[in-house]
Amino acid sequence: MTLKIGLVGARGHVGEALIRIIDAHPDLSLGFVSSRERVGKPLSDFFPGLKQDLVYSQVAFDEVGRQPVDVFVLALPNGMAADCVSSIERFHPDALVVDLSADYRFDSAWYYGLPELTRTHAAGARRISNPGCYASAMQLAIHPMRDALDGAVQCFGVSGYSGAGTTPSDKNDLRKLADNLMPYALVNHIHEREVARHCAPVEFIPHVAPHFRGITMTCNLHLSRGFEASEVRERFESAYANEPLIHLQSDPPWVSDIAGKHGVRIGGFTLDASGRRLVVVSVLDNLLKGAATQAMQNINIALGIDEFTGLELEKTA
Ligand SMILES: NC(=O)C1=CN([C@@H]2O[C@H](COP(=O)(O)OP(=O)(O)OC[C@H]3O[C@@H](n4cnc5c(N)ncnc54)[C@H](OP(=O)(O)O)[C@@H]3O)[C@@H](O)[C@H]2O)C=CC1
Ligand SMILES: CC(=O)N[C@@H](CCC(=O)OP(=O)(O)O)C(=O)O
Repeated sequence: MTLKIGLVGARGHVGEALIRIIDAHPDLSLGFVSSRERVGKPLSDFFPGLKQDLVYSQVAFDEVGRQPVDVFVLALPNGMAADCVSSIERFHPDALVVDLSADYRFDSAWYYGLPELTRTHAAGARRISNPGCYASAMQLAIHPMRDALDGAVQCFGVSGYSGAGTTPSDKNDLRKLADNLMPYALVNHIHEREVARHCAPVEFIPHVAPHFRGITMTCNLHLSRGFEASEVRERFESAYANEPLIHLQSDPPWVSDIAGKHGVRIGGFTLDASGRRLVVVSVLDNLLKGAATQAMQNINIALGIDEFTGLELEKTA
């Protein structure tokens, strides 16, 4: 049986990535795609070759819950999910809801879905908060060393400008970004707080670069004792041995290797002479593993189907 997904925020970068993934999924189809700007236009105007065609509708937030779908996916800018969630609670409380924004990542009534690290707590979750893109890259790079940290991890992040969404700003202005690297939110970025809540304390320093998609996250970990390189590698191998989306490598990974792909690459793994300072680099596509791929993993788990259904074509990075 095909289950229907309703997508609110379907015009955005993340919404577009989700449309492609859902269209390729054997057990799911789109029930509605909501956008103010594209209302009345067919999906095929923007995505030639999709299996399914639909016309974009404009669903008022307080009417979202009346739509006849099994799963609601919210891909709106931060701060807008609550009215949709209230409408779903009112008209369709049993539906599965996945929110891509930061709005419920600090709410313990919602399951925080970073499957490789949290899926053991996923059973029965009907309200799922999808992690932030940088926050995913940081947590996957830090998690295997989490119990051996001595203080905050310094994380230098560089994102493609699709991370800044489609609303015009300096961070997605290609004229300003050309031949440039733009530091911003130098302290207290929301993903710094998100990682502190769900994994470990970090000092996160974000930047935007002129490429479209993909994040490079260079993490500087201070450790509570001296480590050998082989011990570090064993920890990462054992944490991610059966994870089809996580690829470990010796060299620092490059963002160009994962742009447009579902997976994450983690590498570098360099210790200083004391063995108490370790640098690890992770790369992922902010629109895929940082958003849409992760949402699809979370939906599959919640629906009781194989977690990687619909993601088979590019399981490994
Ligand atoms: N970009 C990324 O790399 C990542 C983004 N996220 C999060 O995912 C969410 C979506 O991000 P992204 O796709 O980049 O954002 P975009 O700015 O590209 O898209 C925002 C979407 O929301 C709709 N929208 C905007 N304002 C309103 C409004 N007032 N009422 C109704 N709809 C509105 C837009 O469509 P329309 O204007 O046509 O209605 C559009 O579909 C955000 O919360 C973001 O933080 C999470 C991880 C990664
Ligand atoms: C380059 C850029 O601007 N990136 C965004 C992160 C995108 C993301 O994951 O955002 P949410 O936590 O809001 O879902 C930012 O720094 O706000």
